[in-house]
Amino acid sequence: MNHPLSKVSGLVQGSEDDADKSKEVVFSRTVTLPLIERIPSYTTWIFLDRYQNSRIPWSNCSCFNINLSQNRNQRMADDQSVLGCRRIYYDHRGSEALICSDSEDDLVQLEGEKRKFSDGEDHLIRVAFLEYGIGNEVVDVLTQFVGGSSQEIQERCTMLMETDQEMEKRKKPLKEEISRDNVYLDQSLSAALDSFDNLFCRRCLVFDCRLHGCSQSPTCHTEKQIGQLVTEVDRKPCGDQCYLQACESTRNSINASHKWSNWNPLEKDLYLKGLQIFGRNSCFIARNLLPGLKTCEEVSNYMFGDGAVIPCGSSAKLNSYSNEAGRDGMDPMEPEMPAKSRIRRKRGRVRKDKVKSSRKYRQSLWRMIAEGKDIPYKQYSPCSCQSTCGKQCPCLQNGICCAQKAAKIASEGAIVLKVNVKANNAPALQINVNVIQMFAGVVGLGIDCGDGSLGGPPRRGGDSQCANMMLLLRQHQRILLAKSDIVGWGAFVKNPVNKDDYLGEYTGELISHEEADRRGKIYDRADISYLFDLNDKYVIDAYRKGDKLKFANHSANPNCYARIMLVAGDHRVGIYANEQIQAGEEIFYDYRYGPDESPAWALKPTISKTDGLRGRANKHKSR
Ligand SMILES: C[S@@+](CC[C@H](N)C(=O)[O-])C[C@H]1O[C@@H](n2cnc3c(N)ncnc32)[C@H](O)[C@@H]1O
Repeated sequence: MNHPLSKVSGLVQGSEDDADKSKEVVFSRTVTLPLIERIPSYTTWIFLDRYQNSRIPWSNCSCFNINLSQNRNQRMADDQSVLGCRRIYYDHRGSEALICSDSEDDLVQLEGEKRKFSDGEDHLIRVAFLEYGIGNEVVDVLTQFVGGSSQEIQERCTMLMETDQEMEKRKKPLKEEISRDNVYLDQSLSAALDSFDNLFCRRCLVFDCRLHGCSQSPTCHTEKQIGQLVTEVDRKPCGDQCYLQACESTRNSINASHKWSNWNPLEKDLYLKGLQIFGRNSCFIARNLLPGLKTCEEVSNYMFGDGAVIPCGSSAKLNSYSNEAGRDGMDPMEPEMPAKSRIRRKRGRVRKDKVKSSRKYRQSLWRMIAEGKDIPYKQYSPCSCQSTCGKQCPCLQNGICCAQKAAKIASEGAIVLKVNVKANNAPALQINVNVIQMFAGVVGLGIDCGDGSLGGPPRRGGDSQCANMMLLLRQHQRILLAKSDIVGWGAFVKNPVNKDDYLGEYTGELISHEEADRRGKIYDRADISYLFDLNDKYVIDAYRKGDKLKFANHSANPNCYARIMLVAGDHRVGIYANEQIQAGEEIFYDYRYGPDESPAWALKPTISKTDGLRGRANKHKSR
């Protein structure tokens, strides 16, 4: 008996001898099982059809903290049984615990880091505490949703409550002046739009956007543009109450200060908003922004009285707009940080050597050499130009032609059709201009949509369509996933494709460079990385979430190439064919590692087992 598997036993059949019947006969045959190569180890991943902003660092993520789940960790921290926080991760390859920080210095720095709260998180904390009070359970729930320790949440809440009380005290005298009948009129426009401002994504037009997060800076319009807007001439009266009906002399005799005092803060703000949108057109302003609140005549009187000369600064919102205008180039995804935390960040950047070493295995197109210059892709931030972008426009200066160019396309008529809101539905106003700009940008109303790709093809797809539209509309090729001919898993095209055809998008979690450095240390040890440098602010990490194209392998002689495109203001990575590719061929592109950042395998030519250089294994049957 050579092998237990080759032993077959049974009873002898058809024997006359009863004794023989009970005899066990043993047949023996050797079966050699073919040696099958182990399929590559594989982790599950979540499919994403576009990348997703991930603000939660692994260090706050319970699944990577083998110490304890976050909640338990919190409680232990609370009862002082855990001192400090040592970041320990689970290495799926070696099944061993790794300390993420390579040096004690790192640990000290991480421990010293203070949790930063975004406006949206503050909002959540405020609402929770106002509705449910400060109980341990509430704190626990908040730590799950917001992150951070319970102590941090409690501290933040106390701080928020104190600030709110302070604000309330300052507001009081003004509040007493105005009517209490209408909760909306009681507030300024900015206060009425508070949650809208915080939670609505102006790019994706959804609440609670997972890509851009909350607290985005609104697209702003500068004060000086108000004066340039349309004046009212040659118009017909809009109704009985139209100011055009009133005689000139009556209008001039109006006591402007009396009228001004009858305008409450929300009405004033709505008026100013109307001025921004329609110019000095009291008919439009009254009909669209102040229906039921002010007649056209009243608006006109106000306009020709004090209202017209009141600077935007009278409105907190508009004031903030003008401030925003000075923030061009800043990231709208990132809430304005207190000066303190910025300093802390800068200090973090001083540690360049370390950062570099942990970036060595990242695919990095963002530092792509375009026309001999080392130009990093800059995170896009919509400009504040109202009509066309002039020479000073930061978008043009950064080589980005933004959707703001389409602003003028949003003609008054179009806006009038769309804006028909009541005062208590004021949020709609805020989005109106942005929506139309977005729409104009998306449908490409005769404007250059500026795909923002640096240094090369393809700017246009078939039918003269902008290449970035393929990403926007997700017109990708069918991609198959199968064992690569080179290493691990690979991505393959199902159907033949032509040169410069768009294959699909490299998606994943959108993380900061700092977070990528932390994760990169772990990936580098395993020598497998799904990090893709997107721009000066963000890195895509496809390790846990992504598209099948995350499995495309590297080759110095590739049949595809990756290109960073600007799509509706976001950088996205498209993979395109470098040449004609046959159905079932594996996809390779150049990861473009920097000269001193390449892993050893990237320096060698990629030799396919079946097809020589680069690898051309057919995978027709694979899925
Ligand atoms: C984005 S993943 C590609 C998918 C990977 N093959 C898998 O099985 O998950 C990138 C990693 O694949 C490996 N890789 C990609 N191209 C390679 C090549 N030409 N030679 C060796 N390893 C390669 C490296 O470990 C790299 O960090």
